[in-house]
Amino acid sequence: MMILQFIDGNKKNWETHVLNVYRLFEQIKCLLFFLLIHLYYRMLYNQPSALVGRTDVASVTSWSAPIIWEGTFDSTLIDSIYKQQNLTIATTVFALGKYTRFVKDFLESAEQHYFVGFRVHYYLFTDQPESVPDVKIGENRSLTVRKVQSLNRWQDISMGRMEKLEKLIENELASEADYIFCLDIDTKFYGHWGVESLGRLVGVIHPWLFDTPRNRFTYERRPKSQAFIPAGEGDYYYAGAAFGGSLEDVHHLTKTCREQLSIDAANSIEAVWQEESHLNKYFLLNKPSKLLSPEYMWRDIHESAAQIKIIRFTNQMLPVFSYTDMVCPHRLPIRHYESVNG
Ligand SMILES: CC(=O)N[C@H]1[C@@H](OP(=O)(O)OP(=O)(O)OC[C@H]2O[C@@H](n3ccc(=O)[nH]c3=O)[C@H](O)[C@@H]2O)O[C@H](CO)[C@H](O)[C@@H]1O
Ligand SMILES: [Mn+2]
Repeated sequence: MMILQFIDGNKKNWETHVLNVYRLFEQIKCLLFFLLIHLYYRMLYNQPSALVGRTDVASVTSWSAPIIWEGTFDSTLIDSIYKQQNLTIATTVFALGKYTRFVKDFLESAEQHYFVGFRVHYYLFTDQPESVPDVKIGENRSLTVRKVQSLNRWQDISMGRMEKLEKLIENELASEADYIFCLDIDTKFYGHWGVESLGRLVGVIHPWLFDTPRNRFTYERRPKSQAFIPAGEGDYYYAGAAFGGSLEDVHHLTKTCREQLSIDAANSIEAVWQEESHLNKYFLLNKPSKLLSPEYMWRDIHESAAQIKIIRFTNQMLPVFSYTDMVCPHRLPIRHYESVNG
């Protein structure tokens, strides 16, 4: 009898003990849960400094527009600000002729790095919709393929983009998107490209000319062209391969460039770097509200420069291409400029 009571008593103690441990676990679980909720809503980030920042590059223009480099923004903070706005970013690319072979890498890498966690609507213009590869596009993201007419000259393809973009914004995007980025397709993402890049009017500093004096920029130097910028003028040399902003501002940009391109065509002149020359003229007269450093349009994944701490988006050179009249694309206009200007 004594033994049975003893066992019974021990069992009771043991049960109470298990119950206590269980309650403790429950309490810890609750605590962790509230801690996580608290951390989530009271997002933690480093204190922004009024004194410390990048010292090897300029992070603001002389008209007070930010220039975005690695180390000038905090992704956690900026993402949380834009998350509340439920934005859609329209993103346009063109792939005609041989350039369809770039589509797979572009889309797959964009899905990994470009506006991850945000709503993106890709618009792909191509003369071969049947050749568009089956790329898995994430939730809240979509791809629209548009068939366009084939063109023989790469210059016409490149310049023709302005009109197509103008019409797309005009006819379709108003209720569809908040921002738009217009990108080259012979490119690939290797690093984060997010909401830090959003702004009213956004230009990217050209990767070959970010440390060059403006008199050596490959602006159009012939006064006959609407893209003409005389020596002694200009701010930066912007890449034609990436620009963006609000629908209204990019609509105005594409409309103006399309008009200037057709005035040039009527006067039988083609600017040295086609629509890129006109884009540079536009940005001289209409200052971008935000500039992206060449991290956002780099030369090639194998190229480096001291100021480039991260390659986010880069040109893709494929050996299968013969660049016939495009050999040394960046030096050609410099030679042209020197020969035109003695
Ligand atoms: C880094 C940069 O700023 N690049 C610019 C530069 O050379 P790029 O060498 O980058 O020009 P490019 O050959 O990539 O042509 C521009 C874009 O046109 C499209 N395309 C071109 C040819 C073709 O057969 N099929 C096709 O689809 C494609 O989307 C391509 O990405 O100069 C061009 C001059 O006009 C453009 O201004 C480019 O944006
Ligand atoms: Mn390109």
